[in-house]
Amino acid sequence: MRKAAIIGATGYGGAELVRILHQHPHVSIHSVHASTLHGEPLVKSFPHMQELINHRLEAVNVEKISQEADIIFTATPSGVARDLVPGFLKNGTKVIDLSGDFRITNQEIYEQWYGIKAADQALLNQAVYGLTEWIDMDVTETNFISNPGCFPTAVLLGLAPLVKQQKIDGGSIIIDAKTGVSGSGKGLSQVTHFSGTNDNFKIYKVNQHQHTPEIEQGLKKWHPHVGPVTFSTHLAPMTRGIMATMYMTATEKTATEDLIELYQSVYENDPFIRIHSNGSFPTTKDVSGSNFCDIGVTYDERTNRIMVISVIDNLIKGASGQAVQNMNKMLGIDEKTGIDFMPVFP
Ligand SMILES: NC(=O)C1=CN([C@@H]2O[C@H](COP(=O)(O)OP(=O)(O)OC[C@H]3O[C@@H](n4cnc5c(N)ncnc54)[C@H](OP(=O)(O)O)[C@@H]3O)[C@@H](O)[C@H]2O)C=CC1
Ligand SMILES: CC(=O)N[C@@H](CCC(=O)OP(=O)(O)O)C(=O)O
Repeated sequence: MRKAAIIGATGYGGAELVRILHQHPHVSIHSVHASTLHGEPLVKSFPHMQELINHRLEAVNVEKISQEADIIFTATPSGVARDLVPGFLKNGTKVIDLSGDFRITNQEIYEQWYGIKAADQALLNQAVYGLTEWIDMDVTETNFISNPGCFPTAVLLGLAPLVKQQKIDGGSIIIDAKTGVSGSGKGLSQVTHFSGTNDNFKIYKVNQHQHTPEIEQGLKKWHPHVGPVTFSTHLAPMTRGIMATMYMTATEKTATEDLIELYQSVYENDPFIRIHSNGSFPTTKDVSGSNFCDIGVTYDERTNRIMVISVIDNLIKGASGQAVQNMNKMLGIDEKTGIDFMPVFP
C-alpha cells in the first residue's frame, strides 16, 4: 500500500480525495492537513465520513509529510502550493497539485490573471500538465503533476479532436460554460449565497476568468493558430456539475455523423470519455458523482457552425477524480483504479 497525504482535506476537493482514496485498493490515506482545526477529527468537519475515517487534522510540516508519504495531494487555494511543493519534491515524493499554481507556464500571464505571485520558473517547467487523456509522455518517471482546472478539463476534452484535426476556424471559438456552486469551494461568499443562487442564474468574472489563459495555452499546444477564445462562466442553481457549450465555425462543410465518428475514434481507448450519438446530448446529471466526461457534438448546416457540449462533475473529473486518475498513471497501475464508479442518479 502506498501512503497519501492530503493537504486541504477540509475543503471540497479534499473531501472528495478522502472519499475516493478511502476505497482505493493500492493507496491508503496516511495523513490529512489544513491550516486550521489541528488535532480535530476530520469527521467533525465532515459528518458523512463518520465511522469510516479516523484521521485527525494535522498542521503542514513539509519535512515530516514528505518523509512519511509516498504521494502528496495539495488541494489548497491558489498561492499555497507554490510555496509548499519545492519542499515536498525534495525527498522524491510524488506531488499532485489541484490548484492553479503550476498550470500556466508563463509567470507573467499567471500573475496577470490570478493577481498573485507566480511559482518559480524551474518548477513551472517541471510540472506535467495533467489533462490525463492528452498527456503525451510516460508519467511513471514523473514526480510532479499539475491537475487542470475544472472548466479547462471540460473545454479541452471537448475541443481536442476538432483542434488537433483542424476542423474549425481557430479564431471563432466561443465557450459558454455553466457551473454548480461547489466550484467555488467551502467558503461562504456573496456570490454563492443561497438566496442569490437558488432560483437564479448569473454570469460572473466576465472577460476575466482565470481559466481563460489555461484554455488558450492548452489549445495552442495542439495548434498554434487557435485563439483567443471568448469564454463566459455562469453560476447555475445546482451543487455539482459543469456544462461547457462551445460554438465554432467549421473550416469546411461536414456532417454530424462524421463528427461523432471522429470523436468516437479519437477517444476509443479512453474509458472516462463517453460520446453521445443518435441525437442525444449530455446533461450534468449523467456524470454527477463520477469521473466521466460526456461529450455531444453537432453540425448546423445553416450557419456552418459546429457545437460541442461537454459535461463533467467539477469535483471529480474536474478535480479529485482526475487527480487520482493521474496518480494511477504515475504509479503505473490501471487508470480506472478506485474511480471506476457509476454516476449518481437521479
Ligand atoms: N471546487 C472545485 O470544483 C475545484 C477546485 N479546484 C482547486 O482545488 C483547490 C481546492 O479547492 P476547494 O477544495 O474547492 O477549496 P476549499 O476552499 O473548499 O478548501 C481549501 C482547503 O485548503 C485548506 N487551506 C487553505 N490554506 C491553507 C494553507 N495555507 N495550508 C494548508 N491548507 C490550507 C483549507 O483549510 P483551512 O480552512 O483550515 O485553511 C481547506 O481545507 C483550489 O485551488 C481550487 O481552485 C480545482 C478544480 C475544481
Ligand atoms: C463557481 C466558481 O466560482 N468556480 C470557480 C472554479 C475555479 C477553481 O476551482 O479555481 P482554480 O483556478 O484553482 O481551478 C471559478 O469559476 O473561479
